[in-house]
Amino acid sequence: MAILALATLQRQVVVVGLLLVPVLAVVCWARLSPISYRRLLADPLWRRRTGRAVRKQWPLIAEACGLSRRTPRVALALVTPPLGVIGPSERVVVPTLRGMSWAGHQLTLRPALLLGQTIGDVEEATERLRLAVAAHRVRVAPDEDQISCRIICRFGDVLAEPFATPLPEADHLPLTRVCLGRTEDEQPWTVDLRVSTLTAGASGAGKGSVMWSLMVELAPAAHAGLVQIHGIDLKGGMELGLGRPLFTRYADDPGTAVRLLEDAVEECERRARGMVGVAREHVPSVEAPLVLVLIDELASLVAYLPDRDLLRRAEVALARLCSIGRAPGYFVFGFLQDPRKETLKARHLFQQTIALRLRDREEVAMVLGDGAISAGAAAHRIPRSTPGVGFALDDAGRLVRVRAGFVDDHAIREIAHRYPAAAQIPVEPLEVDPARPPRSRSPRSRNSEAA
Ligand SMILES: Nc1ncnc2c1ncn2[C@@H]1O[C@H](COP(=O)(O)OP(=O)(O)OP(=O)(O)O)[C@@H](O)[C@H]1O
Repeated sequence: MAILALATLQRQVVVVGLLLVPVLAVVCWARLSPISYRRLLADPLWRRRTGRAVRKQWPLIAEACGLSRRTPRVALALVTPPLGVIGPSERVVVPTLRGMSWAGHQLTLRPALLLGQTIGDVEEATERLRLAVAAHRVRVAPDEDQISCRIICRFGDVLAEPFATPLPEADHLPLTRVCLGRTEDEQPWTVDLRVSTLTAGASGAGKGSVMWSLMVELAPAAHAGLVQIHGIDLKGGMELGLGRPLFTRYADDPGTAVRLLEDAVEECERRARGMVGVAREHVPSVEAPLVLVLIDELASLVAYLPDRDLLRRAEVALARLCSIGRAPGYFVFGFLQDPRKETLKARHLFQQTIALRLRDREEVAMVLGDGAISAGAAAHRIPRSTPGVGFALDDAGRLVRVRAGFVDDHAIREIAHRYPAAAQIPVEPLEVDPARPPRSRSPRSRNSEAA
């Protein structure tokens, strides 16, 4: 009897042991190597479960999100399978799911649009779809043919954690594109250097990280003399002052800033004249470097200056530089908090724009264009807790969610020490007649401009 009980106990121990070993192995794996555990086991299982649920629930999701239609039975031959019978003469039809694929934490759905349905209809349902599938973000991307679209659902936020911009080696000399951080697709975020670029973001949105990531990337080329960075900081140099040696020319008061801009226009025009009949596109060299005019808080220069003459001259020079600078290799990189037209009349002259956290939908449309929010670029919903996150619109009209790398004060000092600009050219301040008081903008003229 006792032997029998012992044998039973032994068998039970073996069974429990056999069950426990894999569980313990998985727990140990998850603890000892969480990255491989997630990549090889947890994430594939989660993708499988989520994908199945979305596929199974798709008809209900599409219906609840407003993508269905009630159709007379007679039209059924034209449309996709019915969701249910409403009455003797009507049925609900939804777009069929033609395909579904995963890339990391991104699920792409390919719906077959119903007859008469547009890509815009699907875009309008973006926010409802996001909540229905519990995704962090959903965007609708038209296919190349512009007659079908993909619904791209992203689960989790790969840009939630901040990261530092790496300091470059001396032989890192980018002259066409610069890397400012990472994209949502976990790719390097690069922007075109040869396009005037506007970055807008509310206070604390992280404009500094876009600006300094750009400076860090360009520092070796500025040191080698292939690029000149002309800096304007009318906050008294509070932002750019820390990296002063990186700038070939620098201004932190209105008179000097306007002179710097006008000098740049003059040089740009001279270079353009020299190129006539020789070349259509400028190739940067030490003799004729690419010139980047970097302006922090652009509004201080073109909207808030109390001296009306200076303000008008700044506006004219900025517009001129943005419009003629491309071929001769002169570009403006401007940063500002308030993107309204009253603040920046030349807004449309910036072909590449970046929207960090903004205050409302109107501001998003001003920076990224009217269709940006329905395409998923809700910059006004970026939380305060993720400075440096934003949406970038390149000159080809592509919108991408990005995060700029962070550059701390120590890194700025280090880069300024390692790669000072090849030359430092002082700017002659404008001669302001002390007898003439600055002409302030009258309330009347302000009103007429705003109108
Ligand atoms: N990419 C980033 N990653 C992590 N933290 C960041 C990033 N960018 C900025 N921060 C932090 O967010 C805060 C605000 O950033 P920043 O000063 O660049 O904002 P801003 O848009 O320039 O604001 P303002 O217009 O008021 O100067 C800073 O304390 C900075 O440490």
